[in-house]
Amino acid sequence: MIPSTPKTPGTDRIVVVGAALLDGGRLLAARRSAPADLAGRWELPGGKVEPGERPEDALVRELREELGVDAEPVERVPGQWPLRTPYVLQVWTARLRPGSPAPQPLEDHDELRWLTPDRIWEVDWLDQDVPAVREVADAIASGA
Ligand SMILES: Nc1nc2c([nH]c(=O)n2[C@H]2C[C@H](O)[C@@H](COP(=O)(O)OP(=O)(O)OP(=O)(O)O)O2)c(=O)[nH]1
Repeated sequence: MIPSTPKTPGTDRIVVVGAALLDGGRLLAARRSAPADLAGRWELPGGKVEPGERPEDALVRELREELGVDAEPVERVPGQWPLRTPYVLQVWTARLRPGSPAPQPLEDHDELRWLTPDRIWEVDWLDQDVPAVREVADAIASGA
């Protein structure tokens, strides 16, 4: 039997993957419809990585479930941002595969918007997403 690893309180974290879905230099922002404390605020679509799942696979799965698209991760945006304990946000740039349906707000969102770089700050991002979106904006500016 494998001895169980002692757990240090506060070290368990669950990764939430967020997609910086890019198309023609525009970034997709999604407005949450639930839960009440997040509803109306904008985020990067995505969700929780399941046990044993690779973050990139979680990203593709979540984008299919939430937006109905066929997407592929491109690269990790450097950094990791704390959300409500025990969640941390990791972000990948992503793109639609050829032939993918256009994104639709199927689950968790009630509006989607493609933002040109000059409009990225026109939506009310979740407070905890702002540092991540700043990194994404830098990545777009440097040619992502
Ligand atoms: N997807 C996503 N979730 C975020 C962001 N910022 C942020 O605080 N969150 C929070 C909201 C939720 O508490 C958690 C992710 O939950 P979720 O509801 O999107 O994930 P999920 O689809 O796997 O959820 P579930 O209903 O299966 O539990 O992280 C973000 O930019 N994208």
